[in-house]
Amino acid sequence: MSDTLLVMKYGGTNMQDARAIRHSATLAARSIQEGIRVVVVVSAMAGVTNQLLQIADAAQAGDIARANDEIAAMRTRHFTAAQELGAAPDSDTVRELREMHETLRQAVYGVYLLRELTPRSRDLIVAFGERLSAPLMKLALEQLGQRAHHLTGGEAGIVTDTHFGNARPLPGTYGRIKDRLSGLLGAGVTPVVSGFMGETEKGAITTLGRGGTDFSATIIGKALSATEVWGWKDVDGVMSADPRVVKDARNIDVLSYGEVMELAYFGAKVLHPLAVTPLQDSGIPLRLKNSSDPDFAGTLVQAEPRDEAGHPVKAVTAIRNVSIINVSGAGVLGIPEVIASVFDAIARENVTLLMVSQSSSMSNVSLAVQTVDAERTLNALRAGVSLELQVEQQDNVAVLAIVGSGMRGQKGVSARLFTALAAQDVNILMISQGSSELNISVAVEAAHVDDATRSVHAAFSLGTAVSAG
Ligand SMILES: Nc1ncnc2c1ncn2[C@@H]1O[C@H](COP(=O)(O)OP(=O)(O)O)[C@@H](O)[C@H]1O
Ligand SMILES: N[C@@H](CC(=O)OP(=O)(O)O)C(=O)O
Repeated sequence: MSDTLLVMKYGGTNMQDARAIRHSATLAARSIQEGIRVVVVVSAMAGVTNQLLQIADAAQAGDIARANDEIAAMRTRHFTAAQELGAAPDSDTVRELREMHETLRQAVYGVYLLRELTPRSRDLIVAFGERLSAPLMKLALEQLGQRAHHLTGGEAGIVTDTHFGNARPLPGTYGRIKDRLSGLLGAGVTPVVSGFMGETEKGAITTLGRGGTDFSATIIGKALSATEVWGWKDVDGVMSADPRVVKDARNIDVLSYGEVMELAYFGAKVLHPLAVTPLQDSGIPLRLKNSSDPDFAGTLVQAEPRDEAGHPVKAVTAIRNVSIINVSGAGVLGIPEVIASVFDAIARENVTLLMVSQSSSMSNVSLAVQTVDAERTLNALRAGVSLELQVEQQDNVAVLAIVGSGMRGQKGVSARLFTALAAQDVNILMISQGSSELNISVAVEAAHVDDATRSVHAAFSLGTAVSAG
């Protein structure tokens, strides 16, 4: 057996049905057969997390019939996958799936009886997606002749704080994961861990935020001092733009942890924004690879940026469904206590501010937030700020960002960005540049964001068409 240890993460697309799961298992088995130790981390089957959220909402609203119909449909999907993967009706896999669905049904019924959906019960319900897909992956690995054992995030040692819906690992988690998984690995058994979830010190199930299976994989990677963490995707890796929007988007060979964090934060759906944080101290590389083209190197994410001459910008991304909250009050906003109370009120609501800008006359502050957070932000400002301020909301906004370490100290980058936007007749609502100079972001009307993305992508020569020449 070699010293190499890989953590392999499979997202919803790579777990969506029996065929995808079998293929994912084949990719892991290939490495195991080479003597590499592998920890597999799985997401829910594509669409299941959203379905579970809808089930929870329906139960809270009193529509138990709809919740039960959805649970039945989900159950059929898991049983069909198990059957297609070769599980007999009396097998352990089928029994486990049946028990889990029964517990899920009871939890949902509890929400219905109480008509109350706390963040804690929502996490319990939503984590079933990952709990249900782990036995399927274990089965697929066994069918390929591998020994495997599935564990929930908590069983694998992931302990978190109590921020249900957006939990963070506690420092003790790393030692605990090592204790829980080393024995299995030493015995030649591949652990299959349910991603996205952990548990509090008291054993309540938590989730790590949407897209959190990437985060689970890197937490485990750090704990085990993995050689690399691999995120299997349905794209070649991190691309210069969302390939669904920009047809000639190109794969990026190397990115730094900082660059990939900015990209994820500014909407590149390819990775959880905090996923690389556990890797930063140790410098463990993260590789994003295409499951349809496993021999392609994909994108390597590492500590050091690799600047490409003549390419200060590496990618353009967008966050959709954004609202701008304009806070105004001539003369009032210049008072430091008033500004402090604005940010205090927002912090108490735990709202993520995507962009902030203050006019130099200090009579206006603009805040960009996700539209789902807008009402909470408005209410918090109205309740939490004592002085007379006007607060208004502008919807249908998107934030577009360009990212790349090469723009540090480089002149003319914003000029090129603004020229590309002007060429598309796009009006800029807000502008911000991070002090790290890894990104420049602008808020624009949502209707223009796709055209703006394509125009900016072309202006920085990011596409295949240009780079090939
Ligand atoms: N800059 C980008 N690079 C790569 N993929 C991107 C980018 N922006 C958005 N995406 C989208 O992210 C998707 C992959 O992420 P995700 O849906 O989380 O996969 P999974 O859930 O299967 O892991 C791709 O299908 C792609 O459409
Ligand atoms: N299933 C969770 C966690 C996750 O990471 O999923 P995916 O790997 O499919 O993005 C979600 O949808 O948020």
